[in-house]
Amino acid sequence: MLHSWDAAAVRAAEQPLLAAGVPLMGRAAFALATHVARVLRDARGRVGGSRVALLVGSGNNGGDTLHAGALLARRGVQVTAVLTAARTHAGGLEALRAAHGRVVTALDDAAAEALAGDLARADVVLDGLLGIGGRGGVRGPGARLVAQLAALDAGARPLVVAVDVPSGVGVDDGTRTGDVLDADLTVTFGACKPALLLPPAAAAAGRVEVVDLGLHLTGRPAVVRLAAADVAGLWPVPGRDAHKYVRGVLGVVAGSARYPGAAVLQVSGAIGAGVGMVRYQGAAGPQVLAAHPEVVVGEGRVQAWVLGSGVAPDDDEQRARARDALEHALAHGEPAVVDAGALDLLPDRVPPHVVLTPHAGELAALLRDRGADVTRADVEAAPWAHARRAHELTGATVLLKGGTTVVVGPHGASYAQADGPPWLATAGAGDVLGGVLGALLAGRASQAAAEPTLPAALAAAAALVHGRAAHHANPGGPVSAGGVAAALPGAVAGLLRA
Ligand SMILES: NC(=O)C1=CN([C@@H]2O[C@H](COP(=O)(O)OP(=O)(O)OC[C@H]3O[C@@H](n4cnc5c(N)ncnc54)[C@H](OP(=O)(O)O)[C@@H]3O)[C@@H](O)[C@H]2O)[C@@H](O)CC1
Ligand SMILES: [K+]
Repeated sequence: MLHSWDAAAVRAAEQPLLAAGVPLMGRAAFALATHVARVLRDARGRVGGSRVALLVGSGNNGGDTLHAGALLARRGVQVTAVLTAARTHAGGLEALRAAHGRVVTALDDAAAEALAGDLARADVVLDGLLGIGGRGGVRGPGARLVAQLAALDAGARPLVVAVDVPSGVGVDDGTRTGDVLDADLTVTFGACKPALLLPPAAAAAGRVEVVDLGLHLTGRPAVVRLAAADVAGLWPVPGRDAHKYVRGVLGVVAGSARYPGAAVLQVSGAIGAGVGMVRYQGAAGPQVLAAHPEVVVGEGRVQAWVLGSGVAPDDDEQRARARDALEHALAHGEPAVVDAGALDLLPDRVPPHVVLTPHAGELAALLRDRGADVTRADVEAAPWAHARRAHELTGATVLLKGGTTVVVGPHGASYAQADGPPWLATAGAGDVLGGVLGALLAGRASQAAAEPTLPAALAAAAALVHGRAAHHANPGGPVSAGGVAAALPGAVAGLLRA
């Protein structure tokens, strides 16, 4: 499990150590230089004689960068620091000069322009313009340098190591403004930051290395990412004397005569994730049974529900079934996944064991229905903020689907999962995910209804397993939603052994 902490929490945790004279910047710079040396050795086969350029901003982020540059210069690296502000961390600058690093300034656009060639020829560029003190996108000459580097072809671009965070991202909310230099590696200090987990900023971070500075962080982290090893503790694994009803029966109200595939895929997801039994309601019964003869078609007792996938707005019959099922779930405290065609059936407030699974467009529509002036693009620019808004307005746990899936529940529970390959953006994958989550909620129904933050953890686990199954389905290549469902049992088995 990877915890991230916002800038204020990190600063508060740094205070007592700084007051005690702990050399935090020295530790950060040493770790940074060590990582950069490793990058150079991996990429160029050597450290000494290679070229490193430092983009240096006005704050301590620039200070870290200069100190690391000094350590690298002492190992024979040709280091050039590009100062982008009138003010520069004095100790860092002195250390670099003492180590015979080269220092140039780019205080206006023309000077920045003149340095573009130098930067492009570096083996590694360290992005030390802004850290946790940054406000908005990079401004001034630094912005020009970032734009020049960002415009280079991937093959001609030096490797980029972001210092603490890629400069210009919204450290606490994962937004990005203006040009951000996409990093191959981010070396972050003291704790992971939300921007390194949340879309869209996290895409700029590359691989993330967290350097332990000995900070004592308390309270709830801002955003969490589950790791493979966390799944076993959340998964409903049957005991030796379990039978199908104890293991959880999932009611599925999905699909239609026109869209039978959504029902088939959702049921595949639930069965692949190990649900005890599925009861299906809807016009796609024959197709569901043809694919999964073990399904029972019709009404009956269930422990949890999945509602709305592949249900068209004009399908009155199936919408009525979904509405009845939702009312039943709410009246009896049964967890429910509410997807696509059932999202507009929600009452004003629901408990957190109701889990909404919209994509960005559906989340925007849900917020608009509740009076917010929000477009799909707004949601994509700030997914976490909008998922939180939807949770605040409805009370539901919200799983916002995307390349990185964001989950928000009560009491500040937030997760960001980026487990699947980009190939997973394929028709029907969301239906499979709904089935996986339904299986988890059915298997842990009473706990999910009693522990307000458990549904969010289960939703994050469902996203992780779904993503893993996509890797299993066809490592490195295209996948179909059905292929992902078929790979689920193997993915779950692997994770339960982890
Ligand atoms: N605390 C510690 O002990 C440790 C801290 N550590 C390191 O310190 C970093 C935080 O340092 P920091 O607080 O100095 O802030 P930082 O991000 O370097 O720069 C802020 C400066 O940039 C400016 N500025 C702001 N926005 C801007 C924009 N959009 N475009 C352009 N300029 C902008 C703003 O100036 P202003 O505009 O306000 O005049 C301000 O002066 C942290 O990320 C980590 O790397 C580690 O060494 C571990 C120990
Ligand atoms: K940075």
